[in-house]
Amino acid sequence: MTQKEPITVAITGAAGNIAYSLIYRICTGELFGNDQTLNLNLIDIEPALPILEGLIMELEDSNFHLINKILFTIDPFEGFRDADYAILLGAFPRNKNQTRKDLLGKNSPIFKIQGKALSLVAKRTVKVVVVGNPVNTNALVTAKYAENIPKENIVALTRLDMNRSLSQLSRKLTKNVSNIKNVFTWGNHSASQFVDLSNGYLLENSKKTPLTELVDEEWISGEFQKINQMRGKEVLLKRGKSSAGSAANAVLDCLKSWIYGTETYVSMGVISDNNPYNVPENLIFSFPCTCKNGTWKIAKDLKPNEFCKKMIKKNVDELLEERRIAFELLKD
Ligand SMILES: NC(=O)c1ccc[n+]([C@@H]2O[C@H](COP(=O)([O-])OP(=O)(O)OC[C@H]3O[C@@H](n4cnc5c(N)ncnc54)[C@H](O)[C@@H]3O)[C@@H](O)[C@H]2O)c1
Ligand SMILES: O=C(O)C[C@H](O)C(=O)O
Repeated sequence: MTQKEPITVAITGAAGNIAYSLIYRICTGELFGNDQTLNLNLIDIEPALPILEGLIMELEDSNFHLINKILFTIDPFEGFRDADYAILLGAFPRNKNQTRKDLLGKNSPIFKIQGKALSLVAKRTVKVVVVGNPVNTNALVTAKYAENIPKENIVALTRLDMNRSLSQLSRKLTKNVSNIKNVFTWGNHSASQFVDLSNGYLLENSKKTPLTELVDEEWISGEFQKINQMRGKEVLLKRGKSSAGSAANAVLDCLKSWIYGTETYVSMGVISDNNPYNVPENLIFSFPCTCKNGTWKIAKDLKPNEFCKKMIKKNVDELLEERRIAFELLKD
């Protein structure tokens, strides 16, 4: 097979938990194809350098034929140079007594610098997936400081929330997850998020059955929402560390949708400008999106019910507050 010219994939937090799962899967060609060679730019901070060096030794020992070059650095201005893709994992996770919002003080300055670095040295077409928490506001901070990069190129990972809700539905209905379509989350990657089933359906033998006919309303608005809202915390309590394999998996799902397109709605945390759901501009908000030719669009034709509108408002208020805190903290 002829190999394509290398693309540059920059990954921050490369010595961390999520990266350890994500990088291997990228190196197998799962995301960009078995003929796409890769320049991997791995970025972390000074104390993590020995771990990063160990990771690179392991990557070497895995003999991935797609790797053209690996660079490791603690300098984002070096690490993001000419990046086609940037996956921003580098941030501190919460402990079991914290909410994701409690991480703003420690994590949002990281995304200010990385936004500036992306703006200066990455390709203008770079696709950026922000993962570090609180992810919506960190993505907004990145977009604010990445002045040369279109805001549409910067997305927050809310796909894990959607994936979790699909998994719960699959178990409830005892149906394969691939038959459940058009389920997505609105708002913040936090305990306020809201899973919307009103457009969801089960696809079997070309027949679409609305999910609202298959699961009772009380479960949908009660237990189901709570499980999804608290899932990250539950994993953290059991593992003593936050989700990593499922987070890496969701990053891949998000990028596959963005690059190769979608047939149904998927959750993406995107810039709220010009949305039809009365979410104020200049927030990164999880919307139902469709993707085509490497671009995403917010689904325009949905009619959220009164409960959903109330939950959208709750998420808006929370994100306005996060934005206020972050921008105040970072002001020059
Ligand atoms: N959005 C989501 O769905 C989702 C899911 C899981 C985890 N997360 C978040 O992702 C982040 C990473 O999680 P993890 O489990 O990999 O954490 P981790 O602590 O295992 O790894 C984070 C890595 O980031 C590095 N880092 C810290 N500051 C950095 C900087 N300025 N530049 C580059 N690297 C830096 C650390 O040294 C560490 O190696 C956390 O904030 C976590 O809360 C988000
Ligand atoms: O919950 C966390 O702190 C990590 C991550 O955001 C998750 O949802 O698993």
